[in-house]
Amino acid sequence: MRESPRAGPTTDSNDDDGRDSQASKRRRLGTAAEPAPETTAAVEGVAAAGICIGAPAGAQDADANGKARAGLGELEVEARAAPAEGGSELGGPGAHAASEAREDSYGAGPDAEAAEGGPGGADVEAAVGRPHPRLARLPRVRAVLDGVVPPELCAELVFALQAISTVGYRPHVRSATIHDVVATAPWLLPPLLRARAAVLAAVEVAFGLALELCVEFSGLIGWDEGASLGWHHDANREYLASRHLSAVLYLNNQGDPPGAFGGGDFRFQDGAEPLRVTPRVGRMVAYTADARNVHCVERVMRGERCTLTLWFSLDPAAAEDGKVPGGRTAAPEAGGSPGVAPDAGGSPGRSQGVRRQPRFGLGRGLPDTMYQLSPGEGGGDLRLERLRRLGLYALGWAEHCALQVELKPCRHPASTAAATAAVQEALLAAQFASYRLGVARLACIRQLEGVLGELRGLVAESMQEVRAAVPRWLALGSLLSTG
Ligand SMILES: O=C(O)CCC(=O)C(=O)O
Ligand SMILES: [Fe+2]
Repeated sequence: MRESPRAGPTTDSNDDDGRDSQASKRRRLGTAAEPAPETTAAVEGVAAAGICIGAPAGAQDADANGKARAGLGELEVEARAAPAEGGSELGGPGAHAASEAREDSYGAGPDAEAAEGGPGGADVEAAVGRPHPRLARLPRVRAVLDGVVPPELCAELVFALQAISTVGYRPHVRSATIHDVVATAPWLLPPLLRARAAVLAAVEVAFGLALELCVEFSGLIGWDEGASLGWHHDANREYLASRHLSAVLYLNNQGDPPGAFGGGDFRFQDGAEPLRVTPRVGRMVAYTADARNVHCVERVMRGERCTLTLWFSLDPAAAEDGKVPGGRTAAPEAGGSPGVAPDAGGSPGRSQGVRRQPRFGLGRGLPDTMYQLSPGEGGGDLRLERLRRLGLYALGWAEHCALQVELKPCRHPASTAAATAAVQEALLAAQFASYRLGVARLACIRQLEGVLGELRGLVAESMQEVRAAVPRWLALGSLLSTG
């Protein structure tokens, strides 16, 4: 069943592996409003980075790879979606991909959406993809900016993604929406809120929409080897109509350095340059979500491509922050049974609640199914994979436990269940420890950097004093020797 636009960001695909139903269980939680000073800092950061916004169409600025990264302007692109693979309609965290990308599918084929027809009939179809009136006459409909957030913050977000992501809305994609963060690891919210504020500020400046936008969706997305997204625009369904602008912030580099990934270029199908955006740390591509910006993501060939993906709306009612069902401290709704989360609110058909994991002081958690990798992705529990990626010693121990339970089930089913629950508890505890370790490590690095900076400052000051004093000492010396 189609969920309403309020129901969540991951309600889209009819992926044949059935994970759509898991994803659709996600609740719309919310976040605290981000502090204003950070927004200001972000705007300053954008200005300081000297990045190319507002360049006329055709004007370009070459980056280190010699690739154009400016070029903004209006364009008219007909939505030409490739036929959906396996009959699936959309992909992407926002229910927007027209098809699973295939090497041969870029830019070809009939409009799959139009061909499918929608519940709303011809009028709705005609409206889908049309720009919002406020955005119809923008001087530009896309922007690529560098330095939108500093690399350290990107690293923190990569860490958060690796620590808490659930299986994604399409194969080889993992995600952690802001609601997942609130529910499972609220201590990781601050970096996410900082980055969200910076991207919002950058988009508002780039499109001349200061204070007009609200964030409709924000989520960390991990694109593993094999992930891709076919040609689509981001508001290609009636229920996505409140998504007016899109922004993708790249959190790690494509290329050679360790930890980098291969492939995964973002491409616009047509229109103003640049048509290809190579992911770099802190680089953001932003564009109107309508059919003027048909785009795709090329297949990730190796490694893990990490993004912070956001949609913005001109309609304040669409704000993701408005969908907080009470936060992790909320009491269950009247009549709710233990272990059953209160209704996410907003949309019909969601009142039955979703079974949560037991609490270990980790927030209410998310359903186990959201961590179940499909057979095509190797199967198993994504939480184990995460621990591996985080490089924690706990991994060996946890894996060992899991293996024990799997290989030597106790005779009594209840004992097996208890053992499994104990392993899960241990995993969660290890996971919790991993967050804390990672966060503490980053905090230490930051503090050390701060101390180093101060020391440098002190040394520089002392040197200045010494330099200033030298002539006096010399003068004194000559006085003494002559006297
Ligand atoms: O990750 C990207 O570069 C773009 C993703 C995208 O198009 C989407 O999520 O709709
Ligand atoms: Fe997209």
